[in-house]
Amino acid sequence: MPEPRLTVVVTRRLPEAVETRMSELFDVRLRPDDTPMSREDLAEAMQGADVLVPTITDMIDAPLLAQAGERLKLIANFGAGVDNIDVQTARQRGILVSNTPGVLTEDTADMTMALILAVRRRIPEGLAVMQRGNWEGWSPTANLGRRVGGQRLGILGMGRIGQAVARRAAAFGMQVHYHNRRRLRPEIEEALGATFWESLDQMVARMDILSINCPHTPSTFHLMNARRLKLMKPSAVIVNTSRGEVIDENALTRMLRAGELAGAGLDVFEHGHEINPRLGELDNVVLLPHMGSATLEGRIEMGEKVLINIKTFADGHRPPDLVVPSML
Ligand SMILES: O=C(O)C(=O)[C@@H](O)[C@H](O)[C@H](O)CO
Repeated sequence: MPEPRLTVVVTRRLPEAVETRMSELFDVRLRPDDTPMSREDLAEAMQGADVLVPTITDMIDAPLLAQAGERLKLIANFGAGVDNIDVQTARQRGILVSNTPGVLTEDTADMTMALILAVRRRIPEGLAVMQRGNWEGWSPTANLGRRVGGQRLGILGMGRIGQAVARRAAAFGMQVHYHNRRRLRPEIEEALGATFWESLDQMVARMDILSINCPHTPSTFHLMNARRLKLMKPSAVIVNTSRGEVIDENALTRMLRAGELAGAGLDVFEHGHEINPRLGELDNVVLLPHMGSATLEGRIEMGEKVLINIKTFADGHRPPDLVVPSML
């Protein structure tokens, strides 16, 4: 008697190739369209599923986990960051959690560099002039940005993505500095040409560009609070392709409006897609709709990682990308 296929509930529409492959292997429940699930939908889904595949738009917290059905044994997150899941509570309820690290590293690092260049070289302002159709031709002093080569880049969070940013920044001739929970091994630090700062305050105060590349955890919430933002040089810019909750967005907005910072490039926001409207009014602020890993290749590879995590679990083994609370 063949094993009954696992019931896998996917909360958002994924790249077609991924959905097709998943449907060949499991009893997959897909959304009729790509609208996010409501809390009620999620609670219902977690009743009948063996495996749930959520994304960043699904908050899988303790009250929701408390309502989960007996069958739910794996939450295979479509994403590297798992701050949308209460991993500790899930594990206490015997529910494993996996994620999709690595496959989005280079794409997210590319977007980090794109934001640094967009802010420093004022690309959106140039785009706006051309889109308005009122370019009056070249001028020696128009649209002057600031050079990135030779600038001090401070990377907050030197995991996979932080290191990928460091490699790119070095190629752009930037001086690479970093702060991290743990210092990198000397040979890696040397290979990246990166300078470690024990004190985040001291690093923040000396950088020309600060890039946020650490995960959002209880200990990194508002790591860039109002006091620490005030330490930054007025000529400095901040970019964020990790999680908005790492920065006190209201404090940042106040400083940008007061001209106490030279600019910001934000792909993520403190309150999901509810963004402080005052941010969008500023020319020196580049805002993107969480596109860090938004490449077809990257999203298909994220889907393939979800598949492998579920398949390995279905075969009775530990998913390769298992998230354990101590990692967070
Ligand atoms: O992986 C992450 O942590 C991300 O932020 C993005 O790459 C994902 O697209 C998003 O999380 C989807 O769940």
